[in-house]
Amino acid sequence: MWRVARSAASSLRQSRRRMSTEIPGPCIVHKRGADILHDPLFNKDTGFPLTERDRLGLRGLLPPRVISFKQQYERFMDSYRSLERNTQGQPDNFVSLAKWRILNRLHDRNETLYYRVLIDNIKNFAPTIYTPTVGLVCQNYSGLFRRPRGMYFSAKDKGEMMSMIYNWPARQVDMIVLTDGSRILGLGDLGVQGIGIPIGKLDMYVAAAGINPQKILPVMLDVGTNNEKLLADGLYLGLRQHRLEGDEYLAIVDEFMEAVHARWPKAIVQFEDFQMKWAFETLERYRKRFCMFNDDVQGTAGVALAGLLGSVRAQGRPLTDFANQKIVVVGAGSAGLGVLKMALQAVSSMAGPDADPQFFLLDKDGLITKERKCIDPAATPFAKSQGETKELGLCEGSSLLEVIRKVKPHVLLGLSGVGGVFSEEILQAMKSSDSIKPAIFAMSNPTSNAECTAEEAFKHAGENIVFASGSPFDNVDLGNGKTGHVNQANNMYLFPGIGLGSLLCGARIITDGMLQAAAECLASYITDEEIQMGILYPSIDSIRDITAEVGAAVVRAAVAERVADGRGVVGPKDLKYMSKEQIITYVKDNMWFPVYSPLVHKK
Ligand SMILES: NC(=O)C1=CN([C@@H]2O[C@H](COP(=O)(O)OP(=O)(O)OC[C@H]3O[C@@H](n4cnc5c(N)ncnc54)[C@H](O)[C@@H]3O)[C@@H](O)[C@H]2O)C=CC1
Ligand SMILES: CC(=O)C(=O)O
Ligand SMILES: [Mg+2]
Repeated sequence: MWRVARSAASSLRQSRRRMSTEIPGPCIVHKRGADILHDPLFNKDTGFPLTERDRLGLRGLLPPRVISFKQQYERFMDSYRSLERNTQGQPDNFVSLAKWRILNRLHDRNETLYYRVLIDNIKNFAPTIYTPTVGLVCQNYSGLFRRPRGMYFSAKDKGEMMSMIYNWPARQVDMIVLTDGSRILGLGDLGVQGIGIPIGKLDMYVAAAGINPQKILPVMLDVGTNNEKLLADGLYLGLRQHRLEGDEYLAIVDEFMEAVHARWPKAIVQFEDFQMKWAFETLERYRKRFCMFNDDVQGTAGVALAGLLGSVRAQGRPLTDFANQKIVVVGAGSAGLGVLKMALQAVSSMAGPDADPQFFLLDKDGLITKERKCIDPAATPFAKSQGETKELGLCEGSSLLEVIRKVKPHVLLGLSGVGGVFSEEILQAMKSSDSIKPAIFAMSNPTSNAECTAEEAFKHAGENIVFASGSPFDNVDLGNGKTGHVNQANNMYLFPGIGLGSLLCGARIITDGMLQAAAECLASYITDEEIQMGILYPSIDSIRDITAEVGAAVVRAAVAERVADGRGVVGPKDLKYMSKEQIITYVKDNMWFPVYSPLVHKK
């Protein structure tokens, strides 16, 4: 035991020693001259020092003056601010796309500078590179397309993927976000245009989790689209055929997963924005074989659970009271069912086998009961029995308004993908909730698909609520110096830590225990004073710190469940004997940070 503890501590000391010199470690490049200037991973624009220009054959390819990183940074921020000024008064979508374009141009040219401005201004830039603007970008992808990013595997590539995967130029890939474009945010089937989502999610991985951008890979699995408007669009860039179904579809996903695993056996694959039937099926199919998770089912569940636990605290109740909360979930899709499944696990662990969770699930046809014909198997555990509904004066298909009036829930949580479903009448009905502080979660994205706006929630449900939305809204001025705090209940608080923790402990699979540890870590982040102010989640400004802690919690859970193989010099036994603080340090020391590293050319 002693030997192992010492070796872990010594590898930590070594990484700290590296950090303390403040000279960034070298970065090996396999190219020279103009090829470097055209590679955003290595390009420093006018920032290449003269000695490096000599070493890499860059002399004469740049204007002679060397501009520092700080000057480049300030110049970009000045341009951004002047764009903000110049677009004042223009339509929202125009401004959003203009902001996305200026950031995207930097992303395409100089990733080091791009990620530095992103990290430093994450609260300001997240709404552009992530929800809501990423949705608009996906909708307009064909028109915005200038150059590819990531990889595209299509139904036409069947039988070729094992070799195609070697077309990706990076030697190592750690983190993959994969979509088939079938349910992009609440915008439906966007086919190949959905690639914007893996790109945005991986931007968050770099910014929040410090995954090296050289080791990320956004992937689009293009199996066709059922979006007739796109199929009829001459400029649509994806396969112009309807989606593959059944075994044909699964054969494509299987082949992709095998190909990834063959080239990068330790890469983690995050499934993102798959329509419900495939979200659940692929999760069950792969979760015991590969290190993968479904963010919409599992990441969302953890973030929602952390918020739900916070809303119990906001009522001044002990956490164990979660078992008695009446929760109405609107939307029985991959996200809504994922939330209820995790909430059920939490209630069972608090109240034991006699737990009697009071969850009510609705979809587009109203309250789901056991009388429902063709009920999805994943929804069955949450369908109400005839006895339960009768007692409350409800029935199969009861409307949301009826359910709220009869149940008087503590929490109303929307994952329906439909904007405005929490109407004025429904929000007003929440005023007679049995909770002294009702919670309203309008979690659907992007902003136009939120079940209600923040302002509507505070206006119609009263000032005494706690409120969270999936996309950002400004805090609401309630008058008399009072503010209605708006939380962002978005899986961005967890997926970077789940991926990072799994990577750094060399997890073979991602277990429920690891996901629960991530959720508990997030839930414990908020102080009682913050909870009293209606704050359920920390500020996105601290997302890197949160992610380090979530990552460490995931590592510890993986070690406890013996699914961690270790990584590099840090073996599973090293991880086992590290203290909680040592694991947090280990995680932080392994987070990439954007600085200009000296480039060293190797053939
Ligand atoms: N805040 C966050 O972190 C996350 C938010 N989401 C959002 O959740 C939404 C849903 O995602 P999924 O569950 O994957 O979609 P899904 O398509 O699998 O499920 C949507 C569900 O909503 C129901 N629904 C549709 N119209 C309704 C209505 N008028 N009233 C009640 N229910 C209605 C449908 O019947 C279906 O059960 C999307 O907008 C997505 O952006 C998803 C994941 C994470
Ligand atoms: C946030 C997210 O993953 C979604 O809306 O699908
Ligand atoms: Mg998603």
